[in-house]
Amino acid sequence: MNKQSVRDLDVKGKKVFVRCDFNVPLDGATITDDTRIVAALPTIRYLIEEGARVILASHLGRPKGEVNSKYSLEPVAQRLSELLGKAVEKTQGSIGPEVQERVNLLQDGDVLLLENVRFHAGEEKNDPELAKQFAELADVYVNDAFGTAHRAHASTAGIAEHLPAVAGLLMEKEINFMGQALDDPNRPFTAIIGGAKVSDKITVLENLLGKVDQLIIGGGMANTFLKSLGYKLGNSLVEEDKLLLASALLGKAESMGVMVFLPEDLVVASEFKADAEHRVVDAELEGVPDGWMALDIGPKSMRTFELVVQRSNTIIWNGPMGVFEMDAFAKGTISVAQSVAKCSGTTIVGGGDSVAAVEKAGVADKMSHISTGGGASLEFLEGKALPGVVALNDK
Ligand SMILES: Nc1ncnc2c1ncn2[C@@H]1O[C@H](COP(=O)(O)OP(=O)(O)O)[C@@H](O)[C@H]1O
Ligand SMILES: O=C(OP(=O)(O)O)[C@H](O)COP(=O)(O)O
Repeated sequence: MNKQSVRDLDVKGKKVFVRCDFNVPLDGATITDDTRIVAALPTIRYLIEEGARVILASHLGRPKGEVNSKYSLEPVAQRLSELLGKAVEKTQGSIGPEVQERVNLLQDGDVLLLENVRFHAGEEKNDPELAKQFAELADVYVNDAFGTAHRAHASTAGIAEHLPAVAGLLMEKEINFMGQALDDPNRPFTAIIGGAKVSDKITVLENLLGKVDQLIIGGGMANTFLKSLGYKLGNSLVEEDKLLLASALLGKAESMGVMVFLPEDLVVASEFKADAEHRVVDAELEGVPDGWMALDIGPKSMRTFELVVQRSNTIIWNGPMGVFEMDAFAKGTISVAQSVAKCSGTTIVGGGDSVAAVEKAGVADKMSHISTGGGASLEFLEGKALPGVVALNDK
C-alpha cells in the first residue's frame, strides 16, 4: 500500500480520530454478527498500547441525516467494552460542546465512541463544515473503515484534509491482500464470480479479464452467459439486454487467453421456493425445462470448479453460485467454499453474500482473507480508486 499507516506516526498522548465501519447487523439492540467490531480491534488495541487517546467514529445503517435511536451505536459501545476488557463510553452526539468536553477528559489509552455520524445530514454530503468539526476533535485521523472506503463522506474523506491522515491496520490489510492479488498474484490466478446479475458485476468482470488466468462464473449471472451460447434457460433469471455483452466478454476472454468456466449442469426448480420440486439437468444437452428455473450449479460443475480451484495459487471469490439462502440450492456455493478452503494458495473472499456462505460452510478460518466490505471490495475489484483511501497521506 502506498499510503501511510498508523504505524508511521507517533501517537503517544495524541487525540486520534479513528473512523471504523461498525455497521453491524442488529436484531433490536442485539448485535447478530460482530465480525466488523472484532476486525477493528487490532488498530484500537495498537493505539491503546501506544498511549493514544482514542476517539472512535462510525455510521450504523442509513438514518438519512436524522437522529434515530434505532441506529444508535450504544450496542457497539457495550460489545467493544466486552471485547477490549475496558470501559468504552459513548457520547450523545458526534460533534459539539458535549463531545468536546468528553474528548478533553480523555487520558492516554482511553477509548471513547461517538454517536452515529450519519445522524448529521452533512456526513453523506461530505459537508466541509462537518468535516472540519470532526477534525477539531483530534490531532490525527486514522481511517480503518474499509467497508465504507468507497464513500466520500465527511468522516471518511473530508476530515482527511485537515489532519495527518493514515490508514488503520484493517484498512492496510484489506488493501494489501486485494492489491497484491490484482497487481502481482502468484499464478495461476483464478476469480470466482457469482451472484444474481451480470449487470452488477460487468466492470468487475472486465477488470479481472486483464488480470486472471481462469475465470469461474456461477450463480444467476451465469444464466445470461449460458443463454448467449444458445442454451435453453426456461424461466431462469436472464438479463436479455446483456446477452450481446455476455458473448462479447466470452470472446474477449478467449482472445486474451483467459479460461472461462461456466456451469456444465444446473439444479433446476419448478418455482422459486425453498421446497420446490427440483432436479439436475445438463446445461447444454438438456437445458432448463420450460417454466422451470436454474437455482444452483450441479454436481459436475462443482467437481470441475474444484479442479480449477485446486490448480490455482491465488483465488478471489465474490458472489454465491446459487440461491444459497435456501438449503436445497446452497450445495454449489457450499461446495465452492469447501474447495477454496482446501486451496493452499492465497484465498480471498469478497464481502457480502460470499462471506455469509463461507461462514455457513464453516470454513471461514481456512481463508487467507475475508473482506469486511461488500460494496467496497466490489469497487476495488472493479479497479476503482476508493475515496476513503485516496484521501490518506502518501508514503
Ligand atoms: N440462479 C439464481 N437465480 C436467482 N438468484 C440467484 C441465483 N444465484 C444466486 N442468486 C442470488 O444472488 C444473490 C446474491 O447476489 P449478489 O448480491 O450479486 O452477491 P454478493 O452480495 O455476494 O455480491 C443471492 O441473494 C442469491 O440468492
Ligand atoms: O455495510 C456496508 O456496505 P456493504 O453491505 O456493501 O458491505 C458499509 O457499511 C457501507 O454502508 P452504506 O452502503 O450504507 O454506505
